[in-house]
Amino acid sequence: MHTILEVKQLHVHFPTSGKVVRAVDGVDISITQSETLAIIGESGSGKSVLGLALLGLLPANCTATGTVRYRGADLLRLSESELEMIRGSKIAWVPQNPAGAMNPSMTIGAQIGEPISLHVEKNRSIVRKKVLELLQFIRITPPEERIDSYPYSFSGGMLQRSLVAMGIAGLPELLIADEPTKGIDIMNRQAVSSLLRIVREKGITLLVITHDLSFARNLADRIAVMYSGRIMEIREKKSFFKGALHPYARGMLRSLPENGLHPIAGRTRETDKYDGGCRFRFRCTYAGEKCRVEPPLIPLPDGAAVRCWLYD
Ligand SMILES: Nc1ncnc2c1ncn2[C@@H]1O[C@H](COP(=O)(O)OP(=O)(O)OP(=O)(O)O)[C@@H](O)[C@H]1O
Ligand code: NI
Repeated sequence: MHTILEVKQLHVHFPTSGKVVRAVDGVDISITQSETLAIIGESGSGKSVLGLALLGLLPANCTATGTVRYRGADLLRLSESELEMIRGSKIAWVPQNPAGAMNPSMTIGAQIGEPISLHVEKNRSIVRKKVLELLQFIRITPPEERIDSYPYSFSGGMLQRSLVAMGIAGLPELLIADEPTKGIDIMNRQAVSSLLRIVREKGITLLVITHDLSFARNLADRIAVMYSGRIMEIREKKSFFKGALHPYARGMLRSLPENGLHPIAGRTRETDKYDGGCRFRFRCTYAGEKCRVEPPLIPLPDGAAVRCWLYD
């Protein structure tokens, strides 16, 4: 199995008035071909910003350092036109917020067809045929009637599935989906979940950013837990759900309904107040003197790792 994308010491900071938001603050992560990696973590932990960095879509008001290596190139250092060659065709994106992500004045068919005509096939009737197949694939039927509809006539779940279709239309190697189950009902969540499972069976590598632990459990091979701009734990899915190691990750599992809905006490400190110690220690029941120094990501067997002195 080989690594298709490798992130090293990625920092993405937003200098705002009076402080610096350290959205991503030293992330190292590798994505292996054909795997499904889920990034979980609370709101504001830097998941979406990390996803955007992997697509070279970071906003202009940030400073980014480190490397994001893909096929010998560093995505942080490519020109916009070089990035456009990769985006959609090699690395595609299913954005958060389906309603806002679609163009309201373009038909669904035209929007799903765009990555195909850009990256796969120019012939218009072949593109249309491929769009019809994709609509069938995402169970928006009958495709012939739906292809020329506008987004307003679609439900949230249908829009979300259409975004997945747009993401895979250009036949990417890696698909990054940001909160693909947010704001949709359980039926649609299951539909998105089985859709992504079929996408994975096509050999597409998946990076799923999610709050939804049961969705991650359903779909992922590996779980990476982010907290305050850092990866705290990265494990095989099965061993993670059998017993998370990092106190924050354990807290996340305890806060699930099936484990009694115990919330994690306290709240995240603002990242500009970072003092060099473990970022979770203010909320951690195990915190001691040693935690004034931040632990490294400590490697464990089988490619797992945890950032906590308990496992040193
Ligand atoms: N364009 C921006 N300008 C300034 N700060 C930003 C910008 N984008 C993100 N941030 C900040 O970076 C931090 C990480 O944001 P990010 O969206 O990555 O979190 P997240 O883990 O995806 O959260 P959520 O689960 O709510 O989507 C937040 O503090 C956010 O306010
Ligand atoms: Ni996000």
